[in-house]
Amino acid sequence: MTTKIRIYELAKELKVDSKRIIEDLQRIGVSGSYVPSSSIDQAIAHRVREQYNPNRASTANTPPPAPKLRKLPPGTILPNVLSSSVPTTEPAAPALSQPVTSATSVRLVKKTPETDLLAEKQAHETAPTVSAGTSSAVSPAKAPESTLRVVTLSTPSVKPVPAAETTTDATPPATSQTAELKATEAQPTTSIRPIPVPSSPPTAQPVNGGGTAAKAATPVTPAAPTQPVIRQFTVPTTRTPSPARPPVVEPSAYPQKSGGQARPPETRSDSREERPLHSSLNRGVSSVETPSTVTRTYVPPASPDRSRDGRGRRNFKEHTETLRKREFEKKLVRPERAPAVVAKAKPVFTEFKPITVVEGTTVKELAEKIEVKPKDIMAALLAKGILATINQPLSEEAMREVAREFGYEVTVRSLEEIINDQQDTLAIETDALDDIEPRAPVVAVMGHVDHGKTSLLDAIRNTRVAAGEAGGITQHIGAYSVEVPDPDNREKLRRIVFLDTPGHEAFTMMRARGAKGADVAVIVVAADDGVMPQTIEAIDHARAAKVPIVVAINKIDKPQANVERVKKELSDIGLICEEWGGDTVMVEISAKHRRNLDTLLEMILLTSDLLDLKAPTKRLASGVVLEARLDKGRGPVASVLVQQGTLKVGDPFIVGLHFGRVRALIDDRGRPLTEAGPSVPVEVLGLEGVPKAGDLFQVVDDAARAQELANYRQSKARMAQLMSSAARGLEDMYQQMKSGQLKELLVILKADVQGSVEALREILQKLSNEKVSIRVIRADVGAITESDVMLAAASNDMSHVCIIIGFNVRPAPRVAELAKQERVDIRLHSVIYKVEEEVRKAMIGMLDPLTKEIELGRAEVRKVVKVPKVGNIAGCAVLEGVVKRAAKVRLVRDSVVVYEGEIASLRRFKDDVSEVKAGFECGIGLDHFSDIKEGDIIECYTLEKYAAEL
Ligand SMILES: Nc1nc2c(ncn2[C@@H]2O[C@H](COP(=O)(O)OP(=O)(O)OP(=O)(O)O)[C@@H](O)[C@H]2O)c(=O)[nH]1
Repeated sequence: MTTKIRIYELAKELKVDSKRIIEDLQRIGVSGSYVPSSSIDQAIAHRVREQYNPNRASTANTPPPAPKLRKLPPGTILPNVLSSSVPTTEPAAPALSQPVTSATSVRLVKKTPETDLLAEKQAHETAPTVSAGTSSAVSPAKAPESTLRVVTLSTPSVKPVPAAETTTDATPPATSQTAELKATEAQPTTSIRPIPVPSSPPTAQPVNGGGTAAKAATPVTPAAPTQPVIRQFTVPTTRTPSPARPPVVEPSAYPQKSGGQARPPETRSDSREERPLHSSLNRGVSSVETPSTVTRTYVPPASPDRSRDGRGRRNFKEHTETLRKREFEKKLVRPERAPAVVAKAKPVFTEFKPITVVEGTTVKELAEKIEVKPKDIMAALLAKGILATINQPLSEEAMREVAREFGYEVTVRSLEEIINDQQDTLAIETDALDDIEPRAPVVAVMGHVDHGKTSLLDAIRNTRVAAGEAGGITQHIGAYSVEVPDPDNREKLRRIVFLDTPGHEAFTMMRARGAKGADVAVIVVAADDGVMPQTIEAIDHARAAKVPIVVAINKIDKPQANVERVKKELSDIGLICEEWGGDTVMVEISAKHRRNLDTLLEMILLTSDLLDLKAPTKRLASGVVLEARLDKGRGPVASVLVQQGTLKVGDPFIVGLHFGRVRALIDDRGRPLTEAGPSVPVEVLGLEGVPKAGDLFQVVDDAARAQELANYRQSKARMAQLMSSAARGLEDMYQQMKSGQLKELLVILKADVQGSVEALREILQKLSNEKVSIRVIRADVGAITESDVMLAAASNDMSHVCIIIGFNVRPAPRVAELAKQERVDIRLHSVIYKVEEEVRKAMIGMLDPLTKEIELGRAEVRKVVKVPKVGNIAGCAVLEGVVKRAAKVRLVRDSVVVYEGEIASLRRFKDDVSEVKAGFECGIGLDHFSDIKEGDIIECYTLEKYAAEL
């Protein structure tokens, strides 16, 4: 027995600072100068112990033995008081005791007086017996942490699991233990499995790197009360020997060294090597557990000391090993599980069920229509990047796309169309076809400037008003009605409606908005002037709208009048009068002198009779807006030509972007009406906004729906305005062809010479195929005019695209601007085959990147200066923008392109300059071109390429 003890050991034992022990020694009168490593006699130590635990010290009566580990006889297992909750096991079986005795080394790392005595007693009385039952000797309640034991057992019969070190001294390594282990190898039948003991608590960390399990002589400082000791151990609950176990299947339990085998802990020489062991012990609990054992795991709290001891590395290793282990287990053990969320296979539709929906259909309505849940529609929309609420109206495109995903082909129609269809169906179902009644023809008067259109309209109105409807004050509402005797029955009066908007604006505008405003076109040609450009334009319009033509050869009272010449000119453009074997009605009149007006009216009636004009009267009224304005006193006012049904006061309606309810109806004589039937022009009050001329007017039965739709249209129009959509034309021709919308490409051809016109016309007509036909609706020599643009705009609709092809001709700036406004595509070329190529490519959707011309400026040639050896230089005034030396130029003479190329020189006075701005004069020399004349326009531009959007 050791008679001395070091102060720090005593301090550890008593869980106080060494300093405190030194103070205690002084207090009890032990003189001397002490340091923590100083040794004191056990007797003195006992006195000190008494200070802290007088009872225990007195119980011991004599100075207790040094708190050193004491080796017990081999095979002895001490009851572990920590395992107090372990059920009491059976009494030790003799069969078990013997192997254990030799096979297991037991190390007591701490003892207290009580447990020491108990252990000693057991060691002597039941030395060869392993009995866990002794654990019951100390109840859990009586098992304070001071009774803690660290028991390390090793056996070579199983995979050696090293005990974690709790001792501190650098005592000799486990040579003795190794020897013991070697000895025990001869008896591998031990029934006691090694008790894996995790690393010691932080408080028991070795000072100098730790030692081995064989440091039996080193006392262990008990764990601080607040920091429970980490212990993981297995207590045998029966004496049945554990079946021979293969080495623990723990691929990651030990780091595989070069030899591929885990090193047993006993051979460890440094603390670093115990780290994997430590982690393996923690993880390996399940692997050492048998049905006859109880395994306990105690997870240590975090300790600052641990981090100093390479905790980070250990954690990292543990982490990676844990991951590897999981992967391993997953592969070995876990069955393949189906993913939690199985993506639904998207059905592939080969056939699509056709459905028709009204514009502005909401998500909810569409869902009902295609019998799916609104949330499915919303999800499908979301997948396309469209976030929509259940009551949100959907765009046509979105509806089409989303419906296709559910196997439907959607046709979106306007409310007006839908109502019209419904009314047709209703009429058939209710045998209301008898309600269809003859209606008055609507006539548009068109012709060249000053040929007498206004005079004719006035003459007819005044004549007829004076003749039959005295008292009425004519109002200008865009159209008026006259009563004329029926050619078949002079007693009977029939009505004719004249659109009285000058020129063919109304006609054009209505067509541009998809409304067929007139039934008959009256082309006025002055007999003294003959066929003029606008005459031809007017005829083109009428033809494009497939409206029958009646020619009024006016001013026959004039001496210069030459009717025959006019007829000849008309026949040249395809209008042949009846006397000459044709089918065009021509009436010689004098608007000024009101000659032959009745004949003209009669001819109009006869022509319209051929059309058999009829309209239903008993249905929701619809019509077209002739004019609209904001009246100061009455608010928005629209002049509407009723085309079907009977419009009544109080009817709710939608017109273009606006909703309304008829507040009052006023006719062209200013008289209030309660209702207006087909072919009656009437002024309507009660709108919420000002519509556009040409807008369709439709009475609805569901005012709320119409209101909603008007709101939707307004927001859509705002959006469209913001988006400033590209011009309709060749660029989207292919798309329209693909979608089956486009049936015909209409072309207005303008060229510098007749030869080019004919050549191009022939080429284009040959390009027609079964998918899309090409029809040249106008082919003429001369510049591109406003009239061309308006004709193109009016001809653009769902099934037609109308483009203007200019060959060596240019549009005037205001014409170009108008084309932009009306979204008319103008294509300019100077090489014939390029025209063909472009149209063909557009037809197969192969348009190359387009070249966009960016206009920089315009200069007018004021003087031509001849410079020897150089040629002609144009003395110019820059009218607008800027002329740049590096830009391209075009010389235009009378709207015909004379030259296209580059600037050879640009000078101000005698200086070469890079650019000249508007308001300044300059000299421009054109590259290899001298045919410059005063009055020529030099257009300066650059070319920018952009991809065609197909
Ligand atoms: N001698 C004669 N002059 C006529 C006749 N009809 C019209 N005029 C005259 O021709 C001129 C032009 O007549 P308008 O009715 O203004 O011609 P327009 O086609 O309406 O002209 P814009 O509105 O400018 O397009 C007027 O001075 C008329 O008086 C006619 O039958 N005989």
